[in-house]
Amino acid sequence: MSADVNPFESLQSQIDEAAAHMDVADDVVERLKHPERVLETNLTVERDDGTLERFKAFRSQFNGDRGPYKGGIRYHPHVSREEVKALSGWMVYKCAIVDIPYGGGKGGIAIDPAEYSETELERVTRAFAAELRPLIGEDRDVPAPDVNTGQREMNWIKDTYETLENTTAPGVVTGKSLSSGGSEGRVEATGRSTVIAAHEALEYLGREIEGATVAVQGYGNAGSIAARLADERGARVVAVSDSSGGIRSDDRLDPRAVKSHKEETGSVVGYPDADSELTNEELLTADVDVLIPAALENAIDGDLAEDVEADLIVEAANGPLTPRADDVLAESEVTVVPDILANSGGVTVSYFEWVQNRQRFHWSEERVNDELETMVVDAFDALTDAYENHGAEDFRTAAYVVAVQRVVDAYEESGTFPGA
Ligand SMILES: NC(=O)C1=CN([C@@H]2O[C@H](COP(=O)(O)OP(=O)(O)OC[C@H]3O[C@@H](n4cnc5c(N)ncnc54)[C@H](O)[C@@H]3O)[C@@H](O)[C@H]2O)C=CC1
Ligand SMILES: O=C(O)CCC(=O)C(=O)O
Repeated sequence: MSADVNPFESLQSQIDEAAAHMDVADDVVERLKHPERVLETNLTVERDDGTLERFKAFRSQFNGDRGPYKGGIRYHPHVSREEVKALSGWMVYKCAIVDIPYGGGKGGIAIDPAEYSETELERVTRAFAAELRPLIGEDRDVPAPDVNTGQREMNWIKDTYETLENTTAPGVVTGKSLSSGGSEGRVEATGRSTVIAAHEALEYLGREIEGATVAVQGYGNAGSIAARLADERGARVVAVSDSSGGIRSDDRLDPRAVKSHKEETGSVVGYPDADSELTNEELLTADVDVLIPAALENAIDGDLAEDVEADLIVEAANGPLTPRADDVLAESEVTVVPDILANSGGVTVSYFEWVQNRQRFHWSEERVNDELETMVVDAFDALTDAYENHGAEDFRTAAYVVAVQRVVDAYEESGTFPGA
């Protein structure tokens, strides 16, 4: 794990790599590498004991050429301006590769939620929602869950916004609980697209998901569900980890039982049916067919990449590989399905949620999952088409060639506003 690689610079170099294979003017590319605006704010919130505490919070609106800014809100002690800028940029290209009508945004609060009570977290969330209120809206900027946030936080944001605006606007935020206007399938969507992407990539490589061995780093929303759905498609999940460490089985871990163990104890570590424990580094270099990083950025840097044994990496997390890791893995012929495609299920089902909210209509889980599968498979086909026909040297560059072109088209077709 490399803490000194700036994820925003990684994003910029990914855009440059793609642009090198495209016919786009340098000044247009430059515009695609910087956020349109970033809110940086201090939330002062009362603790349960009556004292006040200050939290730094951010929302980056990276690019709105294709529609409202869209992207999650993260609660983590390491949230920073640079991280939020990178994450918001990745959202732009993620929405473009799956061709949903959104731009990209991302937000976060520098907080370790494990240190606060539920009532404190509600006050922090509502304080942030009040700061965000002038910037967000169903057609302006639509937040969603990310690391350490979920339905509960989204419900609070929706309620704060609707109360302050004196309206009903369920589509102001996605990832809500079902009774607050959420969609079937949203909780599973990120893990689901990860497994669809793994399936497609293995097939492209002439292999099958059935019987493939899988290691998953990070056992939260994205990782635990990817593990379960991979298992349901016949893969063998043999190693998983979280921030406390990892576990391995010589045969097969039962992803549902591991999840129950984590819910009961707080970690996957100590799961009774594991054969051994392993460190996160050992997990990332395990000899498996498929590696799914599903934790945070920069999990695999250039040095660690030298030791990766997997044949295929499917990025459930955003930005888990540094640019140097990408180069090393390309040299070793490890195939990487990039985050902007692999984890696009989350925002795609967020889009379905938003559509349902706007129509005041509810889709079945079957419909959500079918439409998601179609969109991820179509995006994968667009990626492989660019890979085969644009000289892109890896899947990430191919995905960016498709996505950047779609953003450029929207920008150029909109013409120039007088005075701009
Ligand atoms: N939740 C969503 O809908 C989406 C999430 N993502 C991305 O997926 C990744 C994970 O997000 P979620 O699953 O939502 O978060 P989460 O908060 O539900 O889970 C994160 C997991 O990562 C583990 N973790 C943290 N640091 C770790 C480390 N150094 N080594 C191993 N494990 C570590 C945590 O223990 C936890 O199990 C993030 O990169 C996020 O941006 C991407 C698209 C959508
Ligand atoms: O569901 C969404 O709008 C965005 C989820 C997200 O933050 C992501 O894809 O990284």
